[in-house]
Order: sequence, then C-alpha cells, then structure tokens
Amino acid sequence: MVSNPELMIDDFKNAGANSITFHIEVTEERGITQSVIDKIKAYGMQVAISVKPKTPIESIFPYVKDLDFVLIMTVEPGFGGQSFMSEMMTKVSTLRRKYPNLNIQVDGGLDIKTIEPAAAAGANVVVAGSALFRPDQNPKDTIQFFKDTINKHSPNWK
Ligand SMILES: O=C(CO)[C@H](O)[C@H](O)COP(=O)(O)O
Repeated sequence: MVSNPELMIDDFKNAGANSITFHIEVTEERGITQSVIDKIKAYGMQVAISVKPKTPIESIFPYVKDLDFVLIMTVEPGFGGQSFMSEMMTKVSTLRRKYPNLNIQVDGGLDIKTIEPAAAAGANVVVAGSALFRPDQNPKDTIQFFKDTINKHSPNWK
C-alpha cells in the first residue's frame, strides 16, 4: 500500500506495468479518487481499487463503472501469512449481487480451505502467497484447486 499513488503512476507506466491497484482510503480523503482512475486509464493501464477491512464497501460504488476489478482485502494490508477474515465475505457477496460481471479479487489468507467461502461469496480472482509456497503442496495443484472452486460457484464466468 502506498500513501500517494498519484505520484507513482508515471513510474509504473514507464516500468511496463499494465495495471495499477490503489487503496481508496488514501485518495478519497483528498478527493482525488476519480482523477487517479482517469490518469491510470489515460495511460492505457487497467485500474482497480482496493478496500481495507474497516472501509465500507459502499465507498467504492461511485467508481465501479470505471474499474477493471475490485480488490477486497481479507487481511489488514502489510504482510503475508495472516488469517483470512471471513467477515469480509459480506462485502464480496454485496458486490457480486450488485455487479454480476465485475472481477472481484480477494487478498489475504487464501488457501485450500478459505477459497470455498470466498468463491461462494462471488470472488473470482485470488491473490495468494503462503498457500503456494509450502513444502507439502504442489503450487500447481493449489492453483488448479482455486480455479476449480471458483468455476464450481461461477460456472458461467466470462
Ligand atoms: O501482502 C499482503 C497483505 O498486504 C497479502 O495478503 C499477501 O501477499 C498474500 O499473502 P498470504 O497468502 O500469505 O496471505
């Protein structure tokens, strides 16, 4: 998470990034959320907003029409290895009901157990660290399990 994403768009573009996700908490308080979205899009990159656990999901509704995906944090941002916050699934299901075709990403504590409630709530994109870097599991199998679980709940995903 960065505090001033608007200052880094050029650097990321020049470095070859094709998408930028920023936290709404740091732009909304300064009234620059829409202008950050617009600048990222003007550079031809995909754009997403990330929502911290304590931030109401309603805060992003005005911007969803301009986003390529939404990232629901299922831990407090900061580091890997934290426990999945199942109560965040209310946000995911609220978004999924309101936006049936939106890419909804979840990040934090996703593994072969927590993927089930996440996918059932409507998440279709997963950020995972710890679950993939384990000595007792093949990351390919874990990724396939994530995909199968998402497809089980969203068979008609485009
Ligand atoms: O960076 C994070 C939080 O800021 C992520 O949650 C992390 O990259 C994913 O790791 P894990 O699967 O171990 O929860």
